[in-house]
Amino acid sequence: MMDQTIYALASGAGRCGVAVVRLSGSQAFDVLKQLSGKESFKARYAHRVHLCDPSDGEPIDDGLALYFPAPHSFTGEDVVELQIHGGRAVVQGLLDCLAAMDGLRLAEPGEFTRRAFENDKMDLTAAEGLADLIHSETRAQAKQALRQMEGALGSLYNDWADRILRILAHFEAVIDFPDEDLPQEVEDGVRAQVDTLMGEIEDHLKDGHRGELLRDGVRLAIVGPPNAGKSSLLNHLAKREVAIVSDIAGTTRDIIESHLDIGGYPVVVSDTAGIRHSEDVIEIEGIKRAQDRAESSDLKVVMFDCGDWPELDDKTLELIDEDSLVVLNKIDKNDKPDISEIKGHTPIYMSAKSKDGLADFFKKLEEEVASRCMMTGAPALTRARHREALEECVQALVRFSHIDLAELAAEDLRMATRSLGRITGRIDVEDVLDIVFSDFCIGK
Ligand SMILES: Nc1nc2c(ncn2[C@@H]2O[C@H](COP(=O)(O)OP(=O)(O)OP(=O)(O)O)[C@@H](O)[C@H]2O)c(=O)[nH]1
Ligand SMILES: [K+]
Ligand SMILES: [Mg+2]
Repeated sequence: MMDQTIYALASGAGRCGVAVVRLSGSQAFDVLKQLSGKESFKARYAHRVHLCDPSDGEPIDDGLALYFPAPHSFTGEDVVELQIHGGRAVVQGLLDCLAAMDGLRLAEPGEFTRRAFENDKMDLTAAEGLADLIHSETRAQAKQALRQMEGALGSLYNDWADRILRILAHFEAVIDFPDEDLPQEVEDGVRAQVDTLMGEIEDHLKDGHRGELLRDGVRLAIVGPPNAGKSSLLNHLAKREVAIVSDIAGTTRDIIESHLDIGGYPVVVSDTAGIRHSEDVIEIEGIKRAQDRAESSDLKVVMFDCGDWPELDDKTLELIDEDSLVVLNKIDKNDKPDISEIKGHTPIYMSAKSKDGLADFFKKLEEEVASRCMMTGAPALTRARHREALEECVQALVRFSHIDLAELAAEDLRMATRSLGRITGRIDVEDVLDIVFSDFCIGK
């Protein structure tokens, strides 16, 4: 696989000003020479080229070519980048011409990055950061992904692995010289180091999933009785008429999802069916989905018509927990009731019609979203894959601290470093590679 030269359109599909086609592998430079009819190219320098199909001399385009000789390229192999005009026919013409050349083939999704990983250009966390950067939709997401791509997570995990390896070295010394007792202070020192390390990893794990929330989006559900104004609120949040609004109770039946950028943070908001007693099988199903979505969300907006006070719907009240914003809507047509708290929450008053209180609600919501996924000084865990491996690592360290026998203890330390090595791809990762690189698109 690796000795084949691959090519792909690296820029987005569809008509555009400039498109980039990239080649990587031992034949890349030869292909460039054939297409351009030029023999010499200065490395990492933009050259004006007239590209022609070498089989029949037909012109393809007038563009730019860059040559990155191995190993100083993205993949670590010889890489050629062709910048051509982004018309469909031009791009297809070049791709067809490349397809017809011997030994060349279209790259698999993520294959350029996979080669970069195989050639030690980046570790797995950096490759994942790159995938996230390409998929990022908000500023904060892009920032986190860039930080990860630049190695913030990788160096954190490598540093932990190196520290465990140093501790392991102490223990191997004991095993190799069983006659000499390890001085007590050395053993105490080692145990203290393991404790410190465990504390650091546990702090990293106990981050409230902020990195994962920022990567995947905070899930927000809007729930409440029919006609509370849930769909009206969704439309305000999305700044367009995503959901049907009407004065008929039970208008929304299915879940309506919308991907939003709230203050730079990604939020997946779900508008749901109004919760009430119903005999209609379809409405009953919708209400069940609403309740399930409320349960599985990171944050809920629990909304009532303030005119219903003090008879607020029981089933809706049941859904209020610490991750809830309690909203009393329709203050334009009702007297604002004076309520100090509802199940421990100070209610937010607003009108989805007159927009009174809407700005305050947005501000509060943004704070809640930001507090769940705000970036801190330390790089955050971004994937369940990392979390599982870190949990394994901590388990091994816990076993280590409860064992006396040096041989077994050393094995636990080895397992702890292996768990960390699986995250960065330092060791036995064949099985995770396909999963990691399946996240990519073709051309990356
Ligand atoms: N006066 C007033 N009317 C509102 C307000 N918010 C929504 N409405 C109206 O209340 C009715 C119901 O609004 P929706 O947004 O459809 O309510 P919903 O909670 O999605 O209702 P279901 O989907 O049936 O559960 C519509 O006629 C809205 O125009 C408000 O703040 N004040
Ligand atoms: K309605
Ligand atoms: Mg609705």
